[in-house]
Amino acid sequence: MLKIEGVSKLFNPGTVDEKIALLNANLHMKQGDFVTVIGSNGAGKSTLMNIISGVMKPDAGNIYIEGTEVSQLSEYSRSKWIGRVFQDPMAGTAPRMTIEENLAIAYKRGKPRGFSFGVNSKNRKVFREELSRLGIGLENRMTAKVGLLSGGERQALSLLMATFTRPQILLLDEHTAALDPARAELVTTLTENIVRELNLTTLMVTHNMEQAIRLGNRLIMMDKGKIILQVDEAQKQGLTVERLLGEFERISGKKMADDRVVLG
Ligand SMILES: Nc1ncnc2c1ncn2[C@@H]1O[C@H](COP(=O)(O)OP(=O)(O)OP(=O)(O)O)[C@@H](O)[C@H]1O
Repeated sequence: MLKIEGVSKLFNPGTVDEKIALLNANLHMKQGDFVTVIGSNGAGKSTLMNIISGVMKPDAGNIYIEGTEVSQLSEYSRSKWIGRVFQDPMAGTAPRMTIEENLAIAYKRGKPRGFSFGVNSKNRKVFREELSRLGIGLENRMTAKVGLLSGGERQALSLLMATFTRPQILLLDEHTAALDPARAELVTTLTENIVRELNLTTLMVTHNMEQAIRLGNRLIMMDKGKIILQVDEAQKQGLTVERLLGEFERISGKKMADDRVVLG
């Protein structure tokens, strides 16, 4: 489904500011795989997401989505396959527009340029049905401005918008990190439900070690641009935060330096 082969990305090559963001990264994901991504500061987690979504092009290596090599395709061209939710609840939605107007924009994503969109009685019905799947009453507030929603409600809406056009791949970039624990838990549960219902191939960056172990069927650990450990479904059973941090130390020869790490 998603194949990353020998992908590298260097910033400011040949200068004193040279940074290896990704070094020969390899990752194969099957349809429906849910991989959590952990790692130290500057390990390359966001770069990996950016390279998959097309925000950045790799310097070397290939990315295949369902057999199509996409590494040189634009972010726009890949958007039919990929939905993404960011850490900042402000990032995925337009605050001055209403919930239904935001959904109308999401609805257009991946459709040909010039495809007409807007809010009409037909798509309003679809929007209401989709919103009610979240189970938090947003279907009764469709004309409310998104800027008035809580952070958790906005992230729930971002999640719905990211998956509205049924992408194959969902990228979650610390999407619960800015929320208080109760709202983070709500968005986590919604995420698990949507991923399962739509059988999405999902990559989730998190600084929460307990969450990284609990969610998904696989886990990868990154350091200095490399994927240093891949934990499969069987190995993930019975894994503990202590063992995970121990593995990091054993492989990288240092303690995990992550100023945002949450142990559980
Ligand atoms: N646009 C950029 N220009 C120069 N260097 C960059 C750029 N983006 C990332 N880097 C560098 O590439 C490396 C990987 O960064 P990246 O943001 O992918 O790490 P990360 O694992 O997401 O880190 P964190 O958990 O701290 O957010 C870091 O050394 C970072 O400073």
